[in-house]
Amino acid sequence: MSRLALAPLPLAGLLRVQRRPLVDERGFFARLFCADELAGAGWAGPIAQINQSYTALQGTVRGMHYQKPPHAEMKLVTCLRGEVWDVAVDLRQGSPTFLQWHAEHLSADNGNALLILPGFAHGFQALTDHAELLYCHSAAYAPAAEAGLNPLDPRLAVAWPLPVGQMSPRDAGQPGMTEEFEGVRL
Ligand SMILES: Cc1cn([C@H]2C[C@H](O)[C@@H](COP(=O)(O)OP(=O)(O)O[C@H]3O[C@H](C)C(=O)[C@H](O)[C@H]3O)O2)c(=O)[nH]c1=O
Repeated sequence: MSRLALAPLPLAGLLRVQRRPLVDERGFFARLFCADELAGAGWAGPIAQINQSYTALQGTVRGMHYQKPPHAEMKLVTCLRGEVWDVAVDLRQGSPTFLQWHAEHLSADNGNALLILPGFAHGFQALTDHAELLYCHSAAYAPAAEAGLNPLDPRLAVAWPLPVGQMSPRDAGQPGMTEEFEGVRL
């Protein structure tokens, strides 16, 4: 029996993954990842790394991060505590939705996760204090291949729902995209 319901989103390459927990009088048991169930959505191969991020303050923005090919990766982003506004930006060269973004409201309560295929930058804003995310990555962390866009870049025009609070110096210091930015060739 499927424990994950998959729903396509307006940007091809993004899917909403809704957990179907098994609830009983003790609480619940939920599946967070299933290679078989996600294979049909494009997840190929094993999980290479699983990461956790904890964000203390509402309004904090992390991102927009991606790894350049050949280290481009798939991510399954799950919120285990609090709520976040999770954003993916299409960076795929030649994509009809190049530089368009989509946001999903992820929370511990709504059970939704965002599946992001390679070629997207990812970021989020904490909608509550104490927001925790769990990331499943299809590729190992490759610092030399890491890249980022400024989450406030006017060319992205991401409509963050709350006033932007804390950002890392790296994220805040990302230069704006030039007209020459071509995205990633997968
Ligand atoms: C991604 C990653 C980072 N790190 C190190 C690098 C830094 O010293 C430290 C924090 O990394 P960073 O500032 O990139 O953390 P976030 O700002 O939360 O970025 C993350 O959140 C955004 C929204 C993402 O989508 C990325 O998955 C991830 O970059 O952990 C590792 O050791 N392994 C890793 O896989």
